[in-house]
Amino acid sequence: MEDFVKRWPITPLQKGIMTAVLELGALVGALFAGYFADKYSRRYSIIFACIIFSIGSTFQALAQNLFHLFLGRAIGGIGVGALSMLSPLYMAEISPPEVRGSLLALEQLSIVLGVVFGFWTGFITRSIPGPMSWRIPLGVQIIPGIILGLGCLILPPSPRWLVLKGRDADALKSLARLRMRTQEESESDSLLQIELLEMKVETELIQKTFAMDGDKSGFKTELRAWGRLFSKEYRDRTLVGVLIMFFQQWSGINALLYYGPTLVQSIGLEGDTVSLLVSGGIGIVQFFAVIPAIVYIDKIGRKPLMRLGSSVMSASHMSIALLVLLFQDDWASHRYAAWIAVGGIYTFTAAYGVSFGPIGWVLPSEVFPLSMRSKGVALSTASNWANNFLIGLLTPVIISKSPSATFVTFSAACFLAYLWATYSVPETANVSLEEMDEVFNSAAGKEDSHIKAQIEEDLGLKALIEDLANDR
Ligand SMILES: O[C@H]1[C@H](O)[C@@H](O)[C@H](O)[C@@H](O)[C@H]1O
Repeated sequence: MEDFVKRWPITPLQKGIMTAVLELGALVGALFAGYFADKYSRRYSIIFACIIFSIGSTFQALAQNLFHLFLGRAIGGIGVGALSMLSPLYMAEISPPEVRGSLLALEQLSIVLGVVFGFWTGFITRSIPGPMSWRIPLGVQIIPGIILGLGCLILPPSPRWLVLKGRDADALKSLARLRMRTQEESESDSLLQIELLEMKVETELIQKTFAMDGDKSGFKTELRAWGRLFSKEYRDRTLVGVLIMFFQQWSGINALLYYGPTLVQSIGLEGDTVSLLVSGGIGIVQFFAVIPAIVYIDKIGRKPLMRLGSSVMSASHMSIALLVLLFQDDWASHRYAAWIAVGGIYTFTAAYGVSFGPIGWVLPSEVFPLSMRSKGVALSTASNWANNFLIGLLTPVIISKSPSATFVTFSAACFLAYLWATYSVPETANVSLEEMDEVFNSAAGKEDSHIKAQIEEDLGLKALIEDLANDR
């Protein structure tokens, strides 16, 4: 990296801006992608986002001046932000409810795999002489972008989006492909028919409710739809989506990832390699921690994982804060204390990696009903990027004032997360996306359940279920 530092000796402020432009770009990408996802399909929006991301990465890898780098990070950020809302949205819509949590947790697996690859690529190439030391790590990001974009061409479209567009026959085809049934089987398979009808009932219900709002297109309606996220019916779900991301970020995970080396120095460890190894290790611990989450998230549920995770996270931060407070003036004669603190960082990371890491990506995409989903996921993802941005901005300031206060702040946030997970979040494991209303006790409002029963009857869902019950 010597070449980079010599070529562009940037000030701390420029460094801050360089970090921030990606997150701000991502915030914009996350907020706007929902519109495209509803209008032009989930898959095409993913492909488009991959193209934007690749353009951004190309600018970065071939940068001839600092402006190219800033621009590349901002453009790439838009792609990253869009993808971070589009992927869980699409995945939630194609997954069967029994394994939806596990499949969505794969998002986290891929994110941390990216973190690990990113970190170690930079670590390995940093000693190559010349500009390749930084052009290579900036360039390799294009590879996963291209794989994702091309891969999307062979994936089936989201059946829920097709239902939203009134393309029921195509939705059945896509559902058949996803559930590995032939076209003939899909015509007679009652379970598949029920799944499709449930999607239709949900869409009709929402459309009936929206129809009461008057005109159907245009800027005003779009605004009104965003506003609906804060209405009585959806407020609880919006809060779940926004707060899970708030707590995910304020747990301090990115403070460790971005400022790991500085933090580790604050607990008395020295030398570039040691600190790089410690912060590089954080990615690896996250990677291994997400594996049990994938296995257990649907079996034991989201809530127990979040409660266990946040309590261990809070305790780990608190013990590091205490160690820092006790030994910060004389780490040299308390090396063991410094290593216990490093152990605390890893324990925190493991607890985060099995809970708020993956669940941050699971909850937002499953709590919203179909026609509010893209906006709900967009807002939750925007909360991720906005809080991520704040962490990047504020952590160095708090560290410079007091390293122990930094850990106390994150410990307090994790404790609040524990209370929130215990008292405010409903369990969503094994609930189909269509049954989520009942979990949130919202559209189950009397009038809505009446309309819903009527639609179920009109569309033949009731009869189909009765038939199925009689056959058994
Ligand atoms: O879930 C991810 C993951 O844990 C990453 O390591 C972190 O950088 C992201 O901000 C977060 O959203």
